[in-house]
Amino acid sequence: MTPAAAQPTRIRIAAENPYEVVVGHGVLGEVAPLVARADRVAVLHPAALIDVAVRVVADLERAGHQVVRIDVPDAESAKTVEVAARCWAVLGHAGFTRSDAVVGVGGGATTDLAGFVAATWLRGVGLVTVPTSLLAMVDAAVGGKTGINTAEGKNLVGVFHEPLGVVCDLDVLATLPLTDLRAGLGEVVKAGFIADPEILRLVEEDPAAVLDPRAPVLRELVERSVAVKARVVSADLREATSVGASVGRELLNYGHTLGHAVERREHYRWRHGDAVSVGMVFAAELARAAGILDDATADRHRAVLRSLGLPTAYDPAAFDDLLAAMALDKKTRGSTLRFVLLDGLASARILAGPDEALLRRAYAAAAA
Ligand SMILES: NC(=O)c1ccc[n+]([C@@H]2O[C@H](COP(=O)([O-])OP(=O)(O)OC[C@H]3O[C@@H](n4cnc5c(N)ncnc54)[C@H](O)[C@@H]3O)[C@@H](O)[C@H]2O)c1
Ligand SMILES: O=C(O)C(=O)C[C@@H](O)[C@H](O)[C@H](O)COP(=O)(O)O
Ligand SMILES: [Zn+2]
Repeated sequence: MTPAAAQPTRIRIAAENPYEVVVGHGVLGEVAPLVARADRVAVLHPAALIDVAVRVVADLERAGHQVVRIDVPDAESAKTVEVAARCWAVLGHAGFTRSDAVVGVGGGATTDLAGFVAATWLRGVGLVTVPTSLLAMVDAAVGGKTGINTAEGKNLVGVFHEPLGVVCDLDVLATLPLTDLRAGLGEVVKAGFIADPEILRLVEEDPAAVLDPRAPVLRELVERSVAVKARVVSADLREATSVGASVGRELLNYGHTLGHAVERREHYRWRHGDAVSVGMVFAAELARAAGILDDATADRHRAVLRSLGLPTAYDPAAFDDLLAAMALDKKTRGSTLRFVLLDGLASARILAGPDEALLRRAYAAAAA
């Protein structure tokens, strides 16, 4: 799958306006051409990514754009309506029109915020995402889901807004803390279970190698995970085709029903990828308890996630709180909880309205 190391890989997303996810080394120069028609460009980034942002800004200025750099809070504290409002004020003050553009440089929290700001300013201006964490490269910056959190839960406010392009420069992963690289692998493993078992084989073959940002295998994992996301979102951009037990884009929500509830209970201090890891083990136990998933595939979840040092269980006493939070999951319909479960490797279905007793049993098994 990976061509010569120097060549970027281009993965196409078949949106209404198709776009590419570029994966490679030293590819930040691909940002400026994507916003060629904009006069003004806002570059949103947290302080931790100032070096990358400054390089993007310099390129944009060389290309003749008027650039506004917006320093946003780090991680989940960026995903608030107050921060979005501050960004809207900057865009308004700088006179951003519909032909102007927003560039998000950072992890998934930053690209979610940048996407939300781009989607809502004047009801939609151009967006380019420059993911700098593994998680954002393989998942958050791709596919057009944008959002912010509210007191009631995770990503409860947002819109679909496709980017003009996504630029993944693998060189920037050199500064990513190990804990965040590991969290990103949570979503990589998700892509393996839901659609591409070769990902699981690569991780299991050498878990230590995939925790090294310079390892060639990491590029293959990024490309494979982006390819999974590209296939799923290209078929169901707006998460509209899960009917009955069949699964459209909701497939990408594997492990997220419980995962988001954990994040909320932890006031967003847990890393998203860590919470998804716990959520996938719960989903595997739920599928096993419901009699639809074989023991080997269920057990494989805990084994592969543990081999990466990811958490696989959460507070055994938290079930009631988590159940309450899951009521506001976006897959819930009325009072019916819906879970994406596997009935085999790379084979999923929706389980709607499981008994509370079954959920409790699965939670206890996951926590054991
Ligand atoms: N929109 C989607 O489809 C989608 C998909 C998956 C996840 N998400 C969202 O993405 C977020 C999680 O993303 P994340 O794990 O990237 O978290 P994050 O954005 O909070 O980044 C994690 C930490 O890594 C730092 N960081 C990022 N890149 C760095 C680099 N190259 N060098 C040094 N530090 C760096 C950040 O500053 C932050 O402190 C969550 O809010 C989640 O809900 C969205
Ligand atoms: O792109 C999607 O669709 C996903 O569900 C990907 C998830 O990894 C991601 O965390 C997403 O933000 C969750 O979406 P939500 O609709 O449950 O908030
Ligand atoms: Zn996720």
